[in-house]
Amino acid sequence: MYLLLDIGNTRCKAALYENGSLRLVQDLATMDINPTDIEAVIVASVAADEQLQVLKQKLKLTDVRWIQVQSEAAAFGIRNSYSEPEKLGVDRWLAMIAAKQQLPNHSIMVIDAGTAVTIDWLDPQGSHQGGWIIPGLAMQQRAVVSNTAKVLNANEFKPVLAPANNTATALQSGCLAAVIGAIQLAWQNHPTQQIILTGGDSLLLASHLDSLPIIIEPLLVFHGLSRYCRL
Ligand SMILES: Nc1ncnc2c1ncn2[C@@H]1O[C@H](COP(=O)(O)OP(=O)(O)OP(=O)(O)O)[C@@H](O)[C@H]1O
Ligand SMILES: CC(C)(CO)[C@@H](O)C(=O)NCCC(=O)O
Ligand SMILES: [K+]
Repeated sequence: MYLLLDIGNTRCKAALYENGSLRLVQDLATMDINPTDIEAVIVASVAADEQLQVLKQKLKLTDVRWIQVQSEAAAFGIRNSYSEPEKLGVDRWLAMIAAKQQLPNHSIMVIDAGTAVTIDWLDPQGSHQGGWIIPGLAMQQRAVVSNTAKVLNANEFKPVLAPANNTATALQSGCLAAVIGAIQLAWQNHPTQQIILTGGDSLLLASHLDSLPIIIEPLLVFHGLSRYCRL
C-alpha cells in the first residue's frame, strides 16, 4: 500500500493507494495504519520545503521511503509547455496526467479550484498549451478585507451574484463572479472538448457554470500521484 500526500498552501490531503484503488484519508493525524504496511510515501507539495520535513517527523514515518514528485518536461503522455518544466506546480502537472488518462485524445481544460485557481489547457495529443493562475475564492475575499478599512466579511458564505446591498454579500458575490468570469473567458477564448474540475470550490463553481461540459473529479491530483507508485 502507498500513502499519497497532496500538500497544498492551505491544507494537506492524504489518500491510500492499493491494488489500483484510491481511498481518501479523512484525518491524517489519527490515521490508523502500520508503517510497515506502507511501501512508500509519494508526495506532491507546492508548499514551502520546511513543511515536508515537519510532516515527516509528525507522521512518524521516517523509516518509510519518501518519494517527492516533481513536474517533468514529459511523462505519461503529457508534454509540459514551461521553458523551465520543474517550475510548473506539481499539483497542476499531476492533475493533467490524471485528466489525460481519464479522457485520452480529448482537448481538456483542467481546473483546480483551491487556494489559487489554476486553469491548464491540454490538446488531444497531451501537449500542455499553457495555463493561468488566479487568486482563489477565499484568498480574493481575504485580500480585499485586509487591504481596506471598512470592507468586512461575514462568517456565513452566501454569494448571490445579483447586485448586493450589504458589504459581505457584495464582497462574496464579486469574488465568485471574478472566478466564474475567468473560467467563462477561458472557455470562450480557448474552448476544449471537456473541462475537468477539482479542488475545494469545485461544486460551488460548477453550479454556476451549467452551460459548460464539466466533469468534477475530486481525486484528480491523487489519480496523478498514483501513476508514480512503483517507479
Ligand atoms: N475545510 C476547508 N478548508 C479550507 N478550504 C475549504 C474547506 N472546504 C472548502 N474549502 C474551499 O476550498 C478552497 C480551497 O480548496 P482546496 O481544498 O482544493 O485547496 P487547499 O488544499 O485549501 O489549498 P491548495 O490549493 O493549496 O491545495 C477554499 O477557497 C475554500 O473556499
Ligand atoms: C499555483 C499553485 C499555488 C496552485 O496550487 C501551485 O501550482 C504552484 O505553486 N505553482 C508554482 C508556479 C507555477 O505553476 O507556475
Ligand atoms: K490544490
